[in-house]
Amino acid sequence: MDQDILSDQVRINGSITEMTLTGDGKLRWADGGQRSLNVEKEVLGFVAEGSRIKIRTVVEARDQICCGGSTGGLMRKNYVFEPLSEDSQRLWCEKLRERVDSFGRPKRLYIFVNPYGGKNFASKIFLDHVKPLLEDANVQFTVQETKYQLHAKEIVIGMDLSKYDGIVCVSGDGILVEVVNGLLEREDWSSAIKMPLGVVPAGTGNGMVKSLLDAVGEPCKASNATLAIIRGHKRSLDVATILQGETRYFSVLMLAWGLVADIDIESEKFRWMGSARIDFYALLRILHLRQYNGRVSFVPAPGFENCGEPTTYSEQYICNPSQEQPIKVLQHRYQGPDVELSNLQWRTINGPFVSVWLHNVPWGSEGTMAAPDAKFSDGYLDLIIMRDSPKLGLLGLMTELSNGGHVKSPYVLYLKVKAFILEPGTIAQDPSKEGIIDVDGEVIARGKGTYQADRKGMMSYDKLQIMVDQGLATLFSPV
Ligand SMILES: Nc1ncnc2c1ncn2[C@@H]1O[C@H](COP(=O)(O)OP(=O)(O)OP(=O)(O)O)[C@@H](O)[C@H]1O
Repeated sequence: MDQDILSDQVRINGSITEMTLTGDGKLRWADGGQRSLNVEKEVLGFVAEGSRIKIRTVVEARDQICCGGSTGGLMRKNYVFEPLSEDSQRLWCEKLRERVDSFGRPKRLYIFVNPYGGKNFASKIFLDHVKPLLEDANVQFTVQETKYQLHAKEIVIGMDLSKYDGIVCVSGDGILVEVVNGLLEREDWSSAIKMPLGVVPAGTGNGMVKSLLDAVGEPCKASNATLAIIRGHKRSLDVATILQGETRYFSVLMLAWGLVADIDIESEKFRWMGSARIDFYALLRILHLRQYNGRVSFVPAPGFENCGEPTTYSEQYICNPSQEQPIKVLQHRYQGPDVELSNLQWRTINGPFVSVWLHNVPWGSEGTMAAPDAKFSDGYLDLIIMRDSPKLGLLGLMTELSNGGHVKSPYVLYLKVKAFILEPGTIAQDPSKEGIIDVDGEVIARGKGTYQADRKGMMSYDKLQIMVDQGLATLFSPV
């Protein structure tokens, strides 16, 4: 067993008792019974107040009587002890500081709060759940409310990253995606994208933070997400580059075309219904099911080589390189993974399709486990394809989305891909109309006759290519 780091007599509640900081990171003492704190897991910070030391912790609410603020299932709680001399107090502070510093926790954070994310509660979530924990942990922070769409991206492109140990988004997934795109548009993108990113759920779609917390059995709550950031563990995250001609967009969550995109985006018409709009519109869309003409091509991950029909990259590629426009804009920014796509083994599936869905992490939103086998940094995207299904079966599948059971349906093809090409076409039942391509909750392309077709997307409703860069970004993670 590790040797104790410090053991000394201290005063607690008027009684003298022995307190020990053990080599395996526990703070132990007797106070009407043996007490123990796991420094890494439970201690946020500490402060010397007069001759005392106050330890600020967060503990499971069930076994504590409140003497700090409650943060849902977790509770802030202070423990106070008094070393018996100034030397002893100095030594306790020094050893506790060394211990806490050894965890590599962030000390300075830049925090985006989107006041209009989700149900407009982000500012309150920040004040009630995030700020108190950061203060307990002695983390310095700069808060910036986002004032308009792409504000976060704009700030990230110009900010001095050396001043911060992480960027936090108190928002939905939308701000996180803006931050990733901002980092990758910087000239110093290769170091910038290493900046650890955190998300505190405060939007409509909180798929990334749900995926992080669910992976360790924790609830998708602001306090759990904030703690994960404070504790400073990190994990890497695959980033997908979506490419059409000269236009690039970087995605960390998902791409949807067909049924899922239509439900997500077109249901906006029924916003007045609140959260029921999704179920209502899903039902409507299934009753009047659309199939889309088109073709998908992909490079399958090992184990999925038999899906689709073999094809060559040259048959699928977006532009004939000789006709391609020279790339003149943003040459200095990240261009996507450096892979020779023509050397890979491509496969193709022809439509019509009900739905095509690519997912980087398991959860698309707090209630949708789109891709149960998706991994944060396996270097692959999970592809979920539905070509046809009886309507009754589809209704059943919709209810299975909450537990990922839909991927077991015989009507669903579920595989992992390294690269992907989408050739979106018209609606089979009405060839005068096309569809919507939704990336990370943002419409990147709208075809003819779609909802709000007059709004210009960043890409046209045409062939696009997606490649994955393994573990390019870094997230604060609970483990
Ligand atoms: N002040 C603002 N006014 C309008 N839009 C904003 C503002 N700040 C940020 N946005 C935009 O809001 C969008 C949604 O952001 P966010 O990530 O918080 O939530 P979401 O769950 O993705 O979406 P939702 O708005 O449906 O909750 C982003 O695309 C962002 O650009």
